[in-house]
Amino acid sequence: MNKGIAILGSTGSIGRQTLEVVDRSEGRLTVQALAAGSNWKELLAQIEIYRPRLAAMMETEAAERLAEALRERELSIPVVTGEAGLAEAACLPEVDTVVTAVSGAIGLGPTMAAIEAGKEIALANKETLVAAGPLVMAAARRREVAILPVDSEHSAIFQCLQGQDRRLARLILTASGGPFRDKSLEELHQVTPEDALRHPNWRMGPKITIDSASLMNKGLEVIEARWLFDIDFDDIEVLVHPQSIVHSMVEFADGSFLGQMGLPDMRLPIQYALTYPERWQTGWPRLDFTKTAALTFRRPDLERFPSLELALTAGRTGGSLPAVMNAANEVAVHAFLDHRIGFMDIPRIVREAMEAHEWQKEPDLPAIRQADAWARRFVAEQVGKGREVSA
Ligand SMILES: NC(=O)C1=CN([C@@H]2O[C@H](COP(=O)(O)OP(=O)(O)OC[C@H]3O[C@@H](n4cnc5c(N)ncnc54)[C@H](OP(=O)(O)O)[C@@H]3O)[C@@H](O)[C@H]2O)C=CC1
Ligand SMILES: CC(=O)[C@@H](O)[C@H](O)COP(=O)(O)O
Ligand SMILES: [Mn+2]
Repeated sequence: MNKGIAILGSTGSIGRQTLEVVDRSEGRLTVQALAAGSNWKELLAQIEIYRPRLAAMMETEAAERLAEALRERELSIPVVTGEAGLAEAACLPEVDTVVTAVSGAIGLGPTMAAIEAGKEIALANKETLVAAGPLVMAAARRREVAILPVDSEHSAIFQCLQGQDRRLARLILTASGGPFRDKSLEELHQVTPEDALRHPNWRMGPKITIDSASLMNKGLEVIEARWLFDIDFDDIEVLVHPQSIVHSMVEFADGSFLGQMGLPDMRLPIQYALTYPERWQTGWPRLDFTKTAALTFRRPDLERFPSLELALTAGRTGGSLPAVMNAANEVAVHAFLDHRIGFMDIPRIVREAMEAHEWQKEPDLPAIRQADAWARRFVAEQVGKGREVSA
């Protein structure tokens, strides 16, 4: 198997781990395009190693600095910019698979463009499916494009479903519970961004790490699973599993459970999405069952973690509400990271946005974008910033 890949979000946690997978691929995976937001220095370093055909930077000024640095090094690699630039990187003829690893709903446009261009998607950017699951999946079906999960839980489920009769199957999504799983409601009002960024099991980008701490991440993942696996919300259960060893499970009609296990290491699901249906040898650390702590499971506490319930409500209601919930959460999370609001203000503000929104039952892509933009403005006003906070 040989594949040309584009990585949208190559400078982030998933992006850099994808490049590690490429490094071990013995030339079977080749980097055709790299894209990021504003970190032009990191992108430059990656370009010098991987020599893609095209580079994209969301921010214009960063794109200009990157282009200048490339000229100085006599590297004739074009740099494109903005959302259209990310889409162009994803749609290059030499690209077979697009790894969508940007953070936030900004991934939606380039992912849709890639699907329309017939590219296979290795999907890490869950916000895309949260905001517009029905539209994304319909486009993928129409273009006969595979959407292969990178998210660890969805990769686990995908692996467990291979070759199975999945009628009447139920999904059990595991959650680490994050750094605050044993904190009281009173304590949760006092936690800081620094506390929330200390995830017990995974090293990830800041936005998803805060989502893990609030359990919003699990809510987003339930919606992601609903669309990826075409399954009812009633057939998806969340269980807190602090060890993050069982990455998720499927319960079949006959009462059999299949789970996928491994150390918490995103390189494995990234590689599986890129090599499916093949499994390649890896030299990464492996699970040693004789040294593994007891595996425990419990139900999540929705009173202490209201973000999970908000996401489930948005998912079940559907229409434009998931896009609003997701955008509101993105802006609130950034405000929390900037010390402008408290941790428990995140769900309060998301709830306010959901309640104030004028719901649409079957929004098209422009309507989804409008709902997303409305929610960003709404939350920016709520946090007293008075200007739009970008994704
Ligand atoms: N990290 C993980 O282990 C997991 C992540 N995911 C999902 O993968 C996605 C990426 O997460 P993660 O790698 O942790 O995030 P990071 O914050 O580490 O990286 C985000 C990447 O997106 C780029 N980016 C940010 N904002 C924009 C923008 N407006 N336009 C274009 N590019 C942008 C960043 O570029 P720059 O560096 O220039 O800012 C960076 O390359 C998220 O959707 C997350 O939920 C899912 C499962 C696990
Ligand atoms: C690695 C990964 O897939 C993350 O989405 C992970 O699930 C976060 O951990 P939580 O279970 O704490 O949300
Ligand atoms: Mn996950």
